[in-house]
Amino acid sequence: MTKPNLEFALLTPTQMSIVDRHAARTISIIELMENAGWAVTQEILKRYRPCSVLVLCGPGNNGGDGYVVARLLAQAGWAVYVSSIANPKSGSDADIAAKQWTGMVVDDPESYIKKVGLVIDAVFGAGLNKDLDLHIANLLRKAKHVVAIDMPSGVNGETGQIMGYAPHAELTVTFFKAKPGHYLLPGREYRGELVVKDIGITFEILSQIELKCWLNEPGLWQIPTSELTDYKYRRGTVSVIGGSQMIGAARLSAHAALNSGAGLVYIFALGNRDCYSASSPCFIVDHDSLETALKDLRRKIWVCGPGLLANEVNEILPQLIAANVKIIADAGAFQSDQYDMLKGVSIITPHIGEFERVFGKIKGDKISAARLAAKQIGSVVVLKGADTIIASPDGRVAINQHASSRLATAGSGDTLTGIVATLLATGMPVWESACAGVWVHGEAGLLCDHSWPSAEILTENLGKARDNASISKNIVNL
Ligand SMILES: NC(=O)C1=CN([C@@H]2O[C@H](COP(=O)(O)OP(=O)(O)OC[C@H]3O[C@@H](n4cnc5c(N)ncnc54)[C@H](OP(=O)(O)O)[C@@H]3O)[C@@H](O)[C@H]2O)[C@@H](O)CC1
Ligand SMILES: [K+]
Repeated sequence: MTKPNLEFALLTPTQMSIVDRHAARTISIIELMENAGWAVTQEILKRYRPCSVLVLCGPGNNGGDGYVVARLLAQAGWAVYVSSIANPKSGSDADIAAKQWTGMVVDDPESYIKKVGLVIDAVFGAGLNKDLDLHIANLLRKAKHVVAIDMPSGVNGETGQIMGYAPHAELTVTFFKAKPGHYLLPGREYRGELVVKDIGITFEILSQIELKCWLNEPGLWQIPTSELTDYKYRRGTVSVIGGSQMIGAARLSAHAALNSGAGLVYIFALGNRDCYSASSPCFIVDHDSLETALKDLRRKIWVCGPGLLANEVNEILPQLIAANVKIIADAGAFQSDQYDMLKGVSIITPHIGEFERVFGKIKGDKISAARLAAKQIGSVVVLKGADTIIASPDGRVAINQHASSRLATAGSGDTLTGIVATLLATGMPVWESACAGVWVHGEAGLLCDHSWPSAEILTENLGKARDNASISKNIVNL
């Protein structure tokens, strides 16, 4: 495994508590809490005009941060009310912070929550461990403008699931590193603008943690750029199996491969060869047998599934697997609940429905399900959706936010297989190819000048999208 990328690493709440413990050797929790409160206050001051504020403080350190914010906003001249949803344990760091708050503590937050201009949600953060009580949920429900500390209370930081209820925050300020729950749906929809603040924890501490989860952005992987000495074989060769009846899907996949930079694109047609030949002068449509095609050592990357019937997959996929080529399996390859038949492929790209058809209903969270599936078949799993997850059999996971509803159109998945195949054909490692392909796919959608591109239009943007993936370094919060 290559050196883990620190920039885009996401930490689960459990990993964050390990970070806290290590950090506590050089900086006290009370100091971190002060820094956290200060960071939140700065972000509020940047965005809001002075107004009345109700700070809802829970019993843990999230509540502790809330007491600090209350004190600093009051010092800035704001009218601040605090409600202690539950008192901190006596002598705890949160208790120390609470004692430094000398302003108004209200016993009836219900009568303030609708009147104030802003509500600070400091009820629960990383320590949320059960569903929110009804009375807390009903209180938070009444808040109009909410700034959440670390996480909107009720959003599970690891899974993005809502535990009973969570408020829709306008702004969430988190510390050191973002958490998976900030990017996974539905949590992402609750956190509003996300700001990650440095509170004095050094990056070296990350060496104490086995990083497993990242935000999918350029820099997590690197796509080869064009070279003066490029030639078609170096750009990469992609072969697509073309179905005998549904010929559009394989063509879209092949077009996507070409337009994202493949040097050569073959279609091995199971029928309708002339239609495939006529669809682009750039495609090479096989005339020989599959056995002959597989003997060509340059043809190591195959797309199998778009537009294929179950019997076609059953016939072809085992031959590809036996030939030891790299396979991207999609669509038609997900018609059975026998995941064993996928063992030996490099990457699968199912949407949730296809995933559940093969691996069964997702019981827990999507990350765990995708990780388990990747392990079961020994392949990278791209679980497609508005928060696509790319899971490797070795446990690495990337969460993609670089996408939009522009990708929600028939044939869009076929284009993804073509992009990923091209990147794999450049020699990029498997998980990185899948991650980069997902990002480039999202970028192709975002490059459209309207919201409703067809899959064909998406393929036209792929060259530019790939260029942007090579130059883009910054995280984009969509
Ligand atoms: N990361 C950093 O570097 C720093 C992090 N900081 C901050 O610390 C926060 C994490 O603090 P934390 O561990 O004390 O957890 P927190 O979320 O405050 O709550 C735990 C308490 O809530 C309770 N409880 C939980 N769920 C409940 C429910 N549904 N309903 C009722 N009760 C529930 C739970 O009860 P228990 O299970 O113990 O009975 C426990 O008492 C983090 O989010 C960040 O804001 C900074 O201060 C410093 C630097
Ligand atoms: K919170």
